[in-house]
Amino acid sequence: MDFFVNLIILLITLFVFLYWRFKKAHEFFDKNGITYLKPTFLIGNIGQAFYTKKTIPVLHLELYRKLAPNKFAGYFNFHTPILMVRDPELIKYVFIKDFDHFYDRGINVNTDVEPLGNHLLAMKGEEWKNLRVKLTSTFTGGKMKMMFPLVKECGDKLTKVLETMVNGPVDVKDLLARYTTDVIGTCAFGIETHSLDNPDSEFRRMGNRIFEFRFKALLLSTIPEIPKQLIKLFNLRFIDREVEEFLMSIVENTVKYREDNKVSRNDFIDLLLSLKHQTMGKYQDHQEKEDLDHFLSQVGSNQSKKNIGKFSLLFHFQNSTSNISISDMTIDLMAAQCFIFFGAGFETSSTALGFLLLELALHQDIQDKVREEINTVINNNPEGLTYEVLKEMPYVDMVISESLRKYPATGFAQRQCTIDYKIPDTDITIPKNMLVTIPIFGIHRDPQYYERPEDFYPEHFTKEAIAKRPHYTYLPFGEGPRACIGERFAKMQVKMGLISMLRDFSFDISPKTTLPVQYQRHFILLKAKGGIWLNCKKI
Ligand code: HEM
Repeated sequence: MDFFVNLIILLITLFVFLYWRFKKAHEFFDKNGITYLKPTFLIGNIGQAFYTKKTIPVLHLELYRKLAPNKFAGYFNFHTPILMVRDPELIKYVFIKDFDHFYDRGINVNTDVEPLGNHLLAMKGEEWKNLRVKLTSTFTGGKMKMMFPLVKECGDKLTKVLETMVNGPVDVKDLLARYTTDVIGTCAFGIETHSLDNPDSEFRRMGNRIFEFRFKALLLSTIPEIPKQLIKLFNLRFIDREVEEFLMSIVENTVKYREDNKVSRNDFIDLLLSLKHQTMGKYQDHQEKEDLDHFLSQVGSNQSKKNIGKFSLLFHFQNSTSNISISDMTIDLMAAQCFIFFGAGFETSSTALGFLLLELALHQDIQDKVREEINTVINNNPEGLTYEVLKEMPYVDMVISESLRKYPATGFAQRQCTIDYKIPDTDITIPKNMLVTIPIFGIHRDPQYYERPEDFYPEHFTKEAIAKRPHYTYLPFGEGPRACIGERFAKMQVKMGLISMLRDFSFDISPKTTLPVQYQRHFILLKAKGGIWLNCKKI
């Protein structure tokens, strides 16, 4: 009886609290004259993703359109107010110029409950900054080149598996997810996952579970104020326990095997092991400088180059000495990074590749042109397909960029403001801890920036078209110091997958594919509902 009375009191308290938060958030937007979308009580504007036919990236696309033409505007994720920044100039402030107030993402994971949650994507503040500098060194061009043979091996296997599927309809999204699972498995965990050989492999099952809708994860992301004690008591977690146990034991066993047998494979786990042996705090100056130089060059590689001098955060890195205070690279910390490389790496890359093949099947002329470039470049190189050769395919780069534009897997990027922040050129100050989103999908489909936003049009990425577009309007990997760390790796595996599929095979649309594309609901990323079915023929 007592239990039920307590439960009712708890529910009433929660309801009153949420109502109060909700009212307060409304008042904030009203008081500051910020345009915002009227939310539905409790579920706000995004909560609908869980019971309507829309997925989260698509809802962000719609929000972007509804909130036009404001440079920034408000909406609600359940009761939490969020500021969407729509204007490319302001986006530069969030991603780059005022990065030292926007370096967190606002993801709350209790790492006592789920140690795998202690990964780069969710980490905060100093801990993130220090680990990011160190991990950046695992994604340099040199390290990618070392991993290239492992990726190529998976590409060869993909070609072999396709041989067995010719003349029938193939769900290329599923096949490519099996390929990227094998790639990440071999590069991040140092093991063969056999996903290409076996569609029901353990790794595929675990991979699918990472992105499944989970009520506990929803609760955690909705109510960041849940006390740690309650999180522990109800075992609220983002990551499924079975996935956690599976990945944890794989990393533990691999590390033990490598250490006992002095085996090395030039993969992520080797690189993490070398950090473990150095221990972060005792990092050598020259090594630190090398990592930092790479980090700076990566940050400065795109649009942000000319802003480098303005980041105080980067000055902080530049001025930092070998006394960086960070915990050692423990097994838990290594496993958490492997988990995020796996989770962030396989689904996003197979999404880009799957949608690209769909578009190539719909546009046979583009497919032929891509194949011709691949064959010419490889045949003209006496060593065949090498890491360097991948960089000599400008048209392949254009079609990949166009696929990432039209179908950006994540749909939006998120930051949390770490101070009371005055929005440049306004009198409006947003409060500390406010969440800010950058609507990647919306910007990518905006006719202001792209001549033919709804078409697959690789000419969006000619040198002239890129030069004409404002900066911060092409953001599939985010931007600035907290952009995707795996961009280089992703592009390598996507290119390898494309080459392995197109050299000996041609693709056209199977009637099993739903057109126009419908997106799968109850899924965090963009995914074609029912798969992407193409007819595959041997050339
Ligand atoms: C086509 C494939 C990929 C896409 C579209 C993609 C996209 C993104 C985006 C949009 C972000 C957030 C950026 C921001 O907030 O500014 C991100 C972060 C991240 N991605 Fe990727 N990603 C891809 C592949 C990969 C791969 C292959 C890996 C690892 C092997 C990876 C690891 C990460 C990590 C660790 C972060 C968090 C970085 C940090 O907070 O410092 N991603 N990715």
